[in-house]
Amino acid sequence: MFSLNRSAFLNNPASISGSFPDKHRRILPTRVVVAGSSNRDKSNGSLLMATDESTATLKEMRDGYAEVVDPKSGVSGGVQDVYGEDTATEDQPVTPWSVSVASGYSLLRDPHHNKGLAFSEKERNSHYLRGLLPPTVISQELQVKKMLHNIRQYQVPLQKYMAMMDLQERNQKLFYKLLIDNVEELLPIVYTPTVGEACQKYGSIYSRPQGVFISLKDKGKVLEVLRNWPEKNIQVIVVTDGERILGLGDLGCHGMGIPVGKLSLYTALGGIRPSACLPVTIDVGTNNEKLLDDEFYIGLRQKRAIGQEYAELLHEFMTAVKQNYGERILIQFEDFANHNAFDLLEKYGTTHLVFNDDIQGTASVVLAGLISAMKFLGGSLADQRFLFLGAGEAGTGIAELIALEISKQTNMPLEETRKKIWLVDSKGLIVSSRLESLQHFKKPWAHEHEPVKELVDAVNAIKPTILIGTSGQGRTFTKEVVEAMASLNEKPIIFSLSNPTSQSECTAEEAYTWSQGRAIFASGSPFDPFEYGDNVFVPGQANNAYIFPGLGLGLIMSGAIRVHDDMLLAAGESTSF
Ligand SMILES: O=C([O-])CC(=O)C(=O)O
Ligand SMILES: [Mg+2]
Repeated sequence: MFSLNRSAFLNNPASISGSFPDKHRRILPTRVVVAGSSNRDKSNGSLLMATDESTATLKEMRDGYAEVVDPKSGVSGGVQDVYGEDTATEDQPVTPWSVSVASGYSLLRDPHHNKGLAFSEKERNSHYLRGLLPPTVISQELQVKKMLHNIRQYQVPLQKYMAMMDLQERNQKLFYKLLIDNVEELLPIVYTPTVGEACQKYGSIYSRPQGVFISLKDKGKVLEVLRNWPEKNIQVIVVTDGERILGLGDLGCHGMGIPVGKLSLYTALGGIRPSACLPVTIDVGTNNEKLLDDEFYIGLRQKRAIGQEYAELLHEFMTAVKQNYGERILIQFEDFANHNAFDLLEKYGTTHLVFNDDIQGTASVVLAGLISAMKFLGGSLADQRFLFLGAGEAGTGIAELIALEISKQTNMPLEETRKKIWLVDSKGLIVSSRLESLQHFKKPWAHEHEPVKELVDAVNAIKPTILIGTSGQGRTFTKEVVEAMASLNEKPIIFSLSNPTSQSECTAEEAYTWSQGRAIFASGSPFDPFEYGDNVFVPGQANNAYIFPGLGLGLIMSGAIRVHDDMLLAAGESTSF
């Protein structure tokens, strides 16, 4: 049962785009019936919006046409195109906004409200479901049991992922119940590592669109695109341009799996309503030749737009988001390439409620891990020497937050605390002689030292107590590197953070074996517990999933309009144990 709210669309002139030719009228109004006083309306009472008195009451709808009931006499007869309204003519623009209440067949196909076999007898009666479901009524508990059983039958993680996505599109309540009750088992499916594989194969496994796609083709129309999304009260957007998906590189439009996965955790771990979450992928092309040649690729087939063209689309998006959802909408930047990630954060950090998950969320969770590790190690962060492999978003973001925390703990100036932290990039140790040629976000880390090319030599030269991998390059913490850490430290702290598992700098097994069980290890993607000698080591997971759902919830609940470093420090400190 549906109602057409005239004032809603009359108040929304921006979306009026012209009159609908007859052929469209036949199709579009099938979602709409003007609210009336039939029994059906009463059963759905509170959700229906009263319409203007002068609007004829319609009680039946067939193929876009509805039977007219005169509101005064109650006499029915004739049909009226519900878009026609009493004053509309062919030349008058109409906008098909509606407040709708799903029932019957369409309710079973509405993932937000569908409960499948868990619809009670009463619900089946009042929502016109009788006969559309088999007679049995089962509990949600039993539905969870069945889904879990089915998912466990699949040997291949990608099949489990597809089953989960299918469920999310079919029965959202059950999807979240299943995920929340079995988060340890299912997080590696809807999130890293499996979501990485899903993005790589997104075109082949694509069946239904998820989230909002904004491409270069939509330039000048981004606000309209956002208004096409059915939910209006959005509180959080996760947006990517797909250029650096996990450690897998440029996956273009196939990056959509990431905002979808991240937002499912906003709900499952942060408790944000699913309808308040909007996944967005901005498609400016891809430089991934394999994808450009892939017949199943779902994005624009062109090289990435850069410079002004890129900046303009992003700016239109950022402006439209605020215009449409207000000052308090939270925007999480996700998996942008370094050059854009830092620029976007700087540009919009002072005008929007934004944070970059890869720079700031990851920094916060690693801070939590390091504060916790100090309990095993003794001493404080200020006593440590840090070496990073990888000087991109995560590397420099973590480095900066550690420097801030040490500065906060010791009152040392930030310039001094930064000197405890060294970074290695693809050209070797970042040192002052390289200053001129460094990208701006690397410059604060160019300390006095002679050049060092190889990681293992940097380990031996800097003698770090903590080694952190943020390189996006798998198996770069070689046996030699881990052994060097183990020879320098009684308890070497080794975090290999790159995702998914294939890109991890070393495995848990390697870290424990090569350090003879002495490493304090954490990774970005999960590793199973590992038996070594008489001990079972349970690797820590330092993934920003431990931060962003709670941080986002805090930002939303507090009504914050900007994200500040203190918030990230507080998130890291409170996540430590
Ligand atoms: O998504 C994850 O698992 C963590 C993350 O942000 C990344 O690796 O880019
Ligand atoms: Mg990320």
